[in-house]
Amino acid sequence: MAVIEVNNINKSFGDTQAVQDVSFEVPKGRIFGLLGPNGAGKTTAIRIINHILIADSGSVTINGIEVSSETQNMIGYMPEERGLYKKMKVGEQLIYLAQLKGLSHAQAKETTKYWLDRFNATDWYNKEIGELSKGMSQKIQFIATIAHDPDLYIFDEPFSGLDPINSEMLKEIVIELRDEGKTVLFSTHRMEQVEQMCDEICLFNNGKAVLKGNLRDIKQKFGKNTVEIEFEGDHNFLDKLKNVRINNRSTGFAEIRVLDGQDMQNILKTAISHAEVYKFERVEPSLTEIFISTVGEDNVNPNELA
Ligand SMILES: Nc1ncnc2c1ncn2[C@@H]1O[C@H](COP(=O)(O)OP(=O)(O)OP(=O)(O)O)[C@@H](O)[C@H]1O
Repeated sequence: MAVIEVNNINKSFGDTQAVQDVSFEVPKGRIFGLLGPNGAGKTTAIRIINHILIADSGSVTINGIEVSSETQNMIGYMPEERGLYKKMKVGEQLIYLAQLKGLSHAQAKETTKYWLDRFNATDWYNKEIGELSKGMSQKIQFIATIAHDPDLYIFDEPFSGLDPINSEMLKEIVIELRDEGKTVLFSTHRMEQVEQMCDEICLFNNGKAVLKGNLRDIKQKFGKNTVEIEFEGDHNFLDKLKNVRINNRSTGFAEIRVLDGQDMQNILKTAISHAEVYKFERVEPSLTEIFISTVGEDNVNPNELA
């Protein structure tokens, strides 16, 4: 049985249909990524799973139980809007929140100290939350979510506001939780985080689940129709290529999706005639490419997909 089962849920706010007939399953012991641009419906779906919002129709179960205040206690949930008491001290607050989740004072203190240490934040124990930067208070919120050691975690945009070092630290901890057998669902619009972490994904666009399943299977299904090229010299040849789509493009690098009728050898010939090519490799498409192929270029604001 899947840990979370979402069956044909719908949710509207006035004329906006935020979630439309969405279904997906989150298997036990996996990291599941809810992915999609701003406004795609991820937070609405997460709030329904956490019983903060009620779906207009459809159903959601956690470990086979229809969502309710009872299932809320099974989840370590980090909402998008972070809610910590600004005047309270970090240590005091983490201990208080862990006790609310059922830990004894001694257990709460022990786990608080352990996690502050893991996040290199032991010195913050006596600081007020209001004194912390956005990224720092985000880490405290994360600790508050995981400290009572539930089996299921739901994080809404956990990486927003974190610098690369702290993102990496968080990523390692999420993977560690999965390796301990916990189930993790998180939302993001950052494709590379999903590529690096997720076992399963569900892609949202305009309130609909447009692609879902095991990430490896999805990538294999899309085939190795993509070329990664590294070169030195004039990059203008990239604009001359026909029947391709260039997704990631930076100085001396491009990811080129080969569309119907284009031959990879032609791309290589064109590249060599304009630049010094160091690497030309056929690869599986990136998630950005998969997303664009699935929803169509017209439906994507590239600035919303990192
Ligand atoms: N309480 C609300 N009242 C009215 N409209 C809402 C409400 N919550 C969400 N919406 C609308 O529903 C749609 C989906 O929003 P949602 O927050 O679920 O998207 P999201 O994928 O989480 O986006 P983001 O990545 O920006 O957080 C948007 O059009 C949003 O404006």
